[in-house]
Amino acid sequence: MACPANHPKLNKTVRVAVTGAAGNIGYALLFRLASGAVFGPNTPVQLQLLERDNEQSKAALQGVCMELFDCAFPLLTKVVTTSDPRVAFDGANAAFLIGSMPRGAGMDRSDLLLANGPIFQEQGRALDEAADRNVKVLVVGNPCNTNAYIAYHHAPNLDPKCFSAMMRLDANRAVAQLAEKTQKPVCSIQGVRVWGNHSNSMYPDITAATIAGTAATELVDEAWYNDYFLPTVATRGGAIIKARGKSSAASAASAAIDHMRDWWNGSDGRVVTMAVPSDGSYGIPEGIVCGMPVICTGNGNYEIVKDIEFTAAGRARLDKTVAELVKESETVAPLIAE
Ligand SMILES: NC(=O)c1ccc[n+]([C@@H]2O[C@H](COP(=O)([O-])OP(=O)(O)OC[C@H]3O[C@@H](n4cnc5c(N)ncnc54)[C@H](O)[C@@H]3O)[C@@H](O)[C@H]2O)c1
Ligand SMILES: O=C(O)C[C@H](O)C(=O)O
Repeated sequence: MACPANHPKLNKTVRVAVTGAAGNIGYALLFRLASGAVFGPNTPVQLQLLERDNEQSKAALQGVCMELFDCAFPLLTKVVTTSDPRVAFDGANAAFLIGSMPRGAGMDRSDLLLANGPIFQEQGRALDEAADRNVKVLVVGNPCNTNAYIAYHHAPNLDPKCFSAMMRLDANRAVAQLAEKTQKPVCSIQGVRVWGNHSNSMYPDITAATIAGTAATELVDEAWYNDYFLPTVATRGGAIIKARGKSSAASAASAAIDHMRDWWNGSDGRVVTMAVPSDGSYGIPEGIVCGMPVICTGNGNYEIVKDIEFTAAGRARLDKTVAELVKESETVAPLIAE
């Protein structure tokens, strides 16, 4: 890679905040951010890393920083470490909100609502105060949809469209299952969308998906879709926790890279899944942070794909997962009101 200092067409440095930077996902994410995987080979990156204010977390973060330093990344201009969200989000152009408690075996993600919710209250306020006005905030910490909902409610001076939650991992899991089943390359699969909540109720929808130009519904049968694909994608997070003893980290970081890269740069007309504040489309209550098909149009903008027709079964699945999101929003109402 050419030395950025000598690069004639270098873009402005992007300030990237990452919370929970010393955690498992943070460890799989930071090195890819610093190598240019999201913002490109011509964009220097300043990392602003937030960790908890205790000796163990600070020491772990220091170790991660030593490794970042040892990589001698040409694009990495500076690394800031802090336990103060306002410092972490100062002038941030992009923010990955990861720091929070993961679930363990036998738990649902919603069991984390009240434990993790206050983190996103505080961080929403800090983003409101300190971040760039066009910041792109990706909430990864679970339950991510409702945590994003909490965060943007505490950032009244930022557009709610600055906030999204991560369902790209679910979409990637769906694509991987289809590729395996049909023995076609991942890159030949388009139009998979995952609706609703990043929970077991999500609706991975292949009705508009194509595989090498053929409708996916012609290549896989309904029984496989209903009895294998749907439950496998929806419960994959739990299966990984059972196998690894810890929640997904490398695949989560990879999905976070995919999500932010497309949001920042545009998705070249491709439909991608992001959980975003609903604009009321499809009867999804306005403001709920819901997994939806979007097209990222560049410069950090996106448009929700409109005029999709649902099968009766698809509509029922969407209604179920949206009802769960509405219930979560009611559970966190006190955190919104504070
Ligand atoms: N949306 C998704 O698809 C998806 C996928 C995987 C994991 N997750 C979620 O991501 C979160 C992080 O997972 P992980 O495996 O990295 O967990 P981890 O326990 O390995 O790391 C979390 C890190 O966050 C830090 N932290 C906790 N509270 C913090 C706070 N208030 N401020 C700053 N840092 C804080 C911890 O010290 C720790 O280093 C979990 O909630 C997990 O459920 C989401
Ligand atoms: O399942 C979890 O709790 C972690 C993450 O949300 C995942 O889907 O892997």
